[in-house]
Amino acid sequence: MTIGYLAAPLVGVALGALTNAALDQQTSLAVTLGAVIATLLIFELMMGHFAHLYYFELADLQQLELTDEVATLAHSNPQIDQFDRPRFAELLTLVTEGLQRVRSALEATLQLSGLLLQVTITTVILAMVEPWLLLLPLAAVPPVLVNNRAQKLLDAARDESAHEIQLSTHLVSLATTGSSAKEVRLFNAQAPLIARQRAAWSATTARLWSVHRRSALLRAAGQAWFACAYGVAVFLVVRQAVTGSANVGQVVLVITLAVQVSVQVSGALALLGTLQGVGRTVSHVEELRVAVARPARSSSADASEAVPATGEVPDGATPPGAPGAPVDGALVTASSGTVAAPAAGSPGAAPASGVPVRLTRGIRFEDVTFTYPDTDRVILDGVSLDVPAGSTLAVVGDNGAGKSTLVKLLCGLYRPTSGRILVDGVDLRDVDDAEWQARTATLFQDFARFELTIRENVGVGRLESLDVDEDLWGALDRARARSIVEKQSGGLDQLLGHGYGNGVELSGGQWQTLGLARTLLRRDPLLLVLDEPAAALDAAAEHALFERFVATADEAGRAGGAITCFVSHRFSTVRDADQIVVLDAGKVREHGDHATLMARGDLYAELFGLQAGAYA
Ligand SMILES: Nc1ncnc2c1ncn2[C@@H]1O[C@H](COP(=O)(O)OP(=O)(O)OP(=O)(O)O)[C@@H](O)[C@H]1O
Repeated sequence: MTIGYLAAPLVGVALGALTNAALDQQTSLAVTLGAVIATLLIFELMMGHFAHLYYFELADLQQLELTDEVATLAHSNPQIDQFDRPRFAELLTLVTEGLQRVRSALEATLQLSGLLLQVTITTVILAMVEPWLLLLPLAAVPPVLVNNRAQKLLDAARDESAHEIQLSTHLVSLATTGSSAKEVRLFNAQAPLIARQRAAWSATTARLWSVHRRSALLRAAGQAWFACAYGVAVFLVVRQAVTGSANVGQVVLVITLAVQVSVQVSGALALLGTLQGVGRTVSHVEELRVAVARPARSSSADASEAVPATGEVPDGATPPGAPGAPVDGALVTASSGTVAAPAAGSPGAAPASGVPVRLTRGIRFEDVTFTYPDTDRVILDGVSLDVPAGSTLAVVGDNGAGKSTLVKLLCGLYRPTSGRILVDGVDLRDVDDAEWQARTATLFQDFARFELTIRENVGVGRLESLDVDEDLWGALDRARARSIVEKQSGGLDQLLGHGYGNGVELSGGQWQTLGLARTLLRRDPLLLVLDEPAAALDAAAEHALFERFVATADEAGRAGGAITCFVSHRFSTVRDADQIVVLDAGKVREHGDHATLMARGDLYAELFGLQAGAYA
């Protein structure tokens, strides 16, 4: 690069000397200088090409690094509340959009350094002809300032457009992806979708166009100023030539080099603009870093303090020996061989992470209230519950009653706004989130469809088992998903989904069954959650799925005192649960087992009667 950049000003010097040699009729010198100029120009071009190889390599490394960082930042917190904050989503859009620009950061930095070197050499050569020409690069200061201003205008406009860019991207994905194709086609929604996308995009481009125009005017004014300074420089040297103190070669030299300074300055300005754009993206990444940075856990409660040494059983906890109570020290290895309580000094003793080896008392909600970030609607309102170790909990209630929210809090994906959730007497806030989440096995209503291989789809449940076929088949058997896999020509390595490549598409229920296998791959869970499986299943399939889940949950309950939580609209599914909680607008309306709730004759009994009637 350095050779390439030095070649340009040397060409100016050689041209000046060539002119003088030609005028003095020194043919052989002129020919030699011509050859030197040709060599220098070849060098300049060649070196640029070689430099590109390295720019490409560096840009790749740079982009990989940043993409990794953004993906890591998006999931750096155990909680997921940042995804509910509009600014976070906006930042992710801006950063993703800016990643392509960051590719050019190193190239721009190196090129800018090369140009600065070139400007310095050129200025020194010019000053040797006319000392006043030392000031020529200074004339570039106003264009740099104006350029800076123009770039700021552009950046602000891009930031303001983030919302429309998000909308537009969402609409493009609605109009072009298979998952929404059915409804788009049947509701004949393609034209309105495209019109909406066009409107969102036009709003962005209209704003950006007017700002681009203003910044182009500013940049042109800066360049015009520099052109004037360049005119003055040429005038100074021509005047010297007229008065006889400069020769023709020097005039040629100055004109060549002054043109180069002009090109160098405009090149440097463009590179500065690029770097400012990159800087903007980097500052967005920095904002993301700050957004996800959390204060360290407030206190690391000594969990052993919270567990009564006397073996006293707190309210609501299942006494030892009661149905569902853990078998002390038991290491239950079921035929499937996957559920086993890890060995520990004393059963249930919590290590430093605050997560007990096995649950002995259970989970307790103490006056839990919850409001989603940046909203003011109370979703859970003063929920108090005792869920003994080894028991099953069913949560029922109307749409929007807060059932899934309660489950998300239980998994540590959100923190209660007030109140506490205690796991064996330890506040979930004081428990190591990652450790707790590693001991939860969940199948959510909106489970993920990983368009990867079946192996990866299931293996995500326990990464250590990703390459252990025996473990994967075990989980698939427990989820009764073996036949889904055996039908595929690629077996465990069959690619799923139509997102890319030549994957096969599954039915909603089949995707869910694989999701269940993923859940059942987990070992030693303390909390098993099945959230609203009915979405993709008929009543019989839901019941079967419930039974498969219960079988694993029973093993986990016996082995580690695990708690199983079901969320369902189907009352027939939940009637066998040890405890049923009826949520009504975020409050616990009633709770107890099926018989108790039926005897009360309140909402549960009414809804159960309605559903039973409908099925009859
Ligand atoms: N990420 C979120 N940000 C803001 N509000 C949310 C969020 N998720 C859910 N809500 C709101 O919280 C309320 C309760 O939602 P939740 O999903 O817990 O209900 P649910 O009882 O599981 O309903 P359903 O039976 O329909 O699944 C809803 O009114 C919903 O609008």
